[in-house]
Amino acid sequence: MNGTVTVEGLSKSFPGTSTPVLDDVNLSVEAGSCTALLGPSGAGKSTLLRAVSGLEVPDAGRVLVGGQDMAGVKPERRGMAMVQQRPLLFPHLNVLDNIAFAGTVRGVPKRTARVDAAEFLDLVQLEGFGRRQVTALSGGQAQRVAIARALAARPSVLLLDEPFSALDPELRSAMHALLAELRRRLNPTILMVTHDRSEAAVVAENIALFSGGRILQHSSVELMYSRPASLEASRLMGGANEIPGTVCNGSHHSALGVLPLPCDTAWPTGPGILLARQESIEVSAADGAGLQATISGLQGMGPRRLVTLDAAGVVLRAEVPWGRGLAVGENVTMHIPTSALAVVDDSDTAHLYADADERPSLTSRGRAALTGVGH
Ligand SMILES: Nc1ncnc2c1ncn2[C@@H]1O[C@H](COP(=O)(O)OP(=O)(O)OP(=O)(O)O)[C@@H](O)[C@H]1O
Repeated sequence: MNGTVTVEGLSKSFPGTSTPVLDDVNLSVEAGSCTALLGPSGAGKSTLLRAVSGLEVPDAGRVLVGGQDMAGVKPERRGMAMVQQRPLLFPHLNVLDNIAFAGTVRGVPKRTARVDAAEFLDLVQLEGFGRRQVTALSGGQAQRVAIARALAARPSVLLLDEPFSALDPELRSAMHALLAELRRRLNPTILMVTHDRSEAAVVAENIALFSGGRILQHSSVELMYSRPASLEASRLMGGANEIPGTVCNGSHHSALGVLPLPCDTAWPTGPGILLARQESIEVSAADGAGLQATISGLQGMGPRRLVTLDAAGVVLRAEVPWGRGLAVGENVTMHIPTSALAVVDDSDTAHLYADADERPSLTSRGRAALTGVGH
């Protein structure tokens, strides 16, 4: 079966939930692609995955695989396999028979299913583990067995529900590499639920960003970071800099000054919030050229530091590598590459600010500049 997955107008409510868990969700993913379903807890990601798999019946809408409507098609007949956060292996079967189960359940003779299972065991780099009891596996090994069992069912669509979230960082990296290898060899369509933006960026080429039962944005990982469609999408992707102002002739005008915007987009004229990815902002010794700022805060973040800067009353954050010593109170020069900039509409953001005056990126000096009111 062709593994294109299309979700049309999917809605789902549960008894006792005041708002729909899925609210008219539309999504289309190409065969062989990997899409991360990303978003906060309770946004409806797992419910969508379960509805696609057939484990949950939607109230409205439909799921198509390879153009075929899956309504009424049992989960085991959809050409899909699912791996959950916990491996859910059969405790009474050894590793090999757990994997062979995918074949025997389809009527493949046990002997043939075991030969096949051994190949999948090799594929997930667990050769020699076939006779082991599943209760004697580490978390990472058990999850690899669960993936092998899912793949042994020859699914055209692989559904992964936070499959690596219980693993330590090294093991997670190893599993990401394994998934990339499995994709090269078997090329299933993958939908993977994750909370983790970094994991989504490593594993998937596309992200469907969820909030409140809806998809806010579905685009490539790169566009999700560089061109969020809304302030909410920017925040969910970890964007830390929001500067109110106005767009005019392809530039953004604010307390920071006039900053040219990427010229590959026709930015609409009018009020707009400038977004500047914190990872792209460079901070160097004050040299009089470029944007001048004063460091107002420093915070360690493992291999990088989060620098809080005050530039003409605008609070900005930059993530910079360790290197030259930086100190609170120091005057520095900031460089914001044009490619790190984007603008989102100002009009749909009221609900995101508790108070219209509480723009997080403005100091009282910046607010005064914006509103023309002295403080
Ligand atoms: N069977 C159910 N009965 C009632 N409510 C449910 C049921 N399944 C899910 N929900 C509710 O639906 C909402 C969405 O749940 P879902 O598991 O899809 O979210 P999620 O985005 O995957 O969250 P998480 O990342 O925490 O797993 C939650 O509020 C959850 O409590």
